[in-house]
Amino acid sequence: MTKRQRGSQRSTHPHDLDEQRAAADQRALMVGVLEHGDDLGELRELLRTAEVEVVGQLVQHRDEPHPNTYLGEGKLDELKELAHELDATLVVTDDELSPRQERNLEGRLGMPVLDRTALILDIFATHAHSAEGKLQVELAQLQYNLARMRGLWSHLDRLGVGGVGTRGPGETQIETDRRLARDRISKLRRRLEDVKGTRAVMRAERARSSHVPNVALAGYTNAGKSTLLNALTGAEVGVQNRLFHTLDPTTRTLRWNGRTYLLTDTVGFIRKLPHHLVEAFGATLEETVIADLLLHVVDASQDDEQLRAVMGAVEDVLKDIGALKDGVGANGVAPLLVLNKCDLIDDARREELRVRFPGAVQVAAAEREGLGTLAARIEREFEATLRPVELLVPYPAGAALAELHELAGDLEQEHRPDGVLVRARLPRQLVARYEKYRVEHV
Ligand SMILES: Nc1nc2c(ncn2[C@@H]2O[C@H](COP(=O)(O)OP(=O)(O)OP(=O)(O)O)[C@@H](O)[C@H]2O)c(=O)[nH]1
Ligand SMILES: [Mg+2]
Repeated sequence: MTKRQRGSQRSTHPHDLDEQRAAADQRALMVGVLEHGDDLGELRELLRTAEVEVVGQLVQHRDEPHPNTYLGEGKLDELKELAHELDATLVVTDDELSPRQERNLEGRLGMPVLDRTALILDIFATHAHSAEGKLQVELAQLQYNLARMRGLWSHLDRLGVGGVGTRGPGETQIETDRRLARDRISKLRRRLEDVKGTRAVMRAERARSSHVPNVALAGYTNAGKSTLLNALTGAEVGVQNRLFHTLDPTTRTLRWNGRTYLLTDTVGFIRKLPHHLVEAFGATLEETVIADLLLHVVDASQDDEQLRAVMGAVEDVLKDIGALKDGVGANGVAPLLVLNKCDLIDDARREELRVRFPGAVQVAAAEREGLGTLAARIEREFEATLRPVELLVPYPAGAALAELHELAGDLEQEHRPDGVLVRARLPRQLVARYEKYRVEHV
C-alpha cells in the first residue's frame, strides 16, 4: 500500500529522486530454475536489500536452465499468467541470464527482466562509498553491460544485418556505445592498477616496519564479520541485516595478552558471485590473500544444507582468488572456522556442531560471547611463528626496549648493571634484528 502511495507522488518529485524511487515502486516476481531442496530465500534477501517489493515466485525444477528462454515452454506461459495475475512490474531471475535468454524472456513476457547479477551489481553500486569501491563497481557494471551489447551485436551479425556498408543508425549507435564502454573500461582498469600499486607499496612498508600478524575476516555476506571486528577491536564498522553492507576493507588492531594483531574486515561472498565483481574487486580481495591467518566466519544458525552451501561458496571464491590452496591459506595455515550467531541455537545443536567442526570456535559476536576463546585461538595460531629469545638491552638503547614491548607484548625483564635482561618470544622474522643483544649464557 505504501509503495503504491509513494508511486502516486512520483510526479511531484524532481527527476533524480524519481529515479531513486523507481526500485521501491517495482513489484517483483521471482523466478528460479532450482535443484530439489533449494529455494529462493536468498534472492528474496537480495531484493529486500535492494528495497524491491516481492509479490510472488515461480520455481521450475530442471537440471539446467533452458538455453534460450531460461524456463521451459510450459513454465513460461505459467509465468506470464502469474505476472499478470499479481500485477508484477518486473521479473527477477535467480541466475545470470545470457543476453539471448534475457532478450527472449523480455520479449515473451512484455516486461523488464532483471537477473541475479544485475541485482547484485545494483546493490554493490548503492553500497560503494570509497573512491576505489565506486571504480570497482563501475568496472564490473560496464563489463556486464558490454557483454550484453556484444551479444546483441553478434545476434545482428548472424542475421546478416551487420555487414560493412549495411549498417543503419541503430547498429552504429551500438558500436559507438561499445567503443565508449571499452575506453572507459581501460581507463578504470588503469586507475585501479594505480590504486593497487599504491596499496602494495603501503603494504610492504607496513610489513617492514611492524611485523604485526595480519588476520583477515572472510565469509558469506551477513555472517557477522563486521560485528565480530567491532566486538574484538572496538571498531565501529557499520552493521546491517542487509547483504553486502561492507564493501570497503577496514583494518583495526586487536590487543590480546599484550600482543597486537591487525584484523581486516572485507566484502562478503555469495553463491554465484558475479565473475566481473570478483575480478573488479581483486585488489580488495587480495587483502584476504596476504593475511597470515584467515578467519572463516559462518552464520551457525543455518541448517546443515545451508551451511554446506555457504561454506562451499566461500571456499570457492577463496580458491578463485588464490587465498586458499589444498585447504590452506597463503601462509600455509588452514583457515580458522568461526561459528557465529551461536546465541540463536540451542545446546544440542552446539554440541552437534562441535562434533562436526572440531577445530571451530563457537561465538556470538553480537552478544560478545566466546571472544576470549577466539582471541586465545588466534594467539595459539601464531605460537609456532614465535621464537623464545634472551636479550641484554643496554640502558642507552631504551628505544629498542620500547619497540620490544610493541612486538612481544608482556616482557619478562630483569635490571642488570649493564642493561635490561629481557626474556621474550619474538616473531621469528624479527629475531635477526636483535641479534646484537642476544645472550647465549646467562
Ligand atoms: N543473533 C545474532 N546476530 C548477529 C550476530 N552477529 C551478527 N549478527 C547480525 O547479523 C547481521 C549481519 O551482521 P554484519 O556484521 O553486518 O555481517 P557482515 O558479515 O559484515 O555482512 P556484510 O558486510 O553484508 O557482508 C546484523 O543484523 C547483525 O546484528 C550474533 O552473534 N548473533
Ligand atoms: Mg560487513
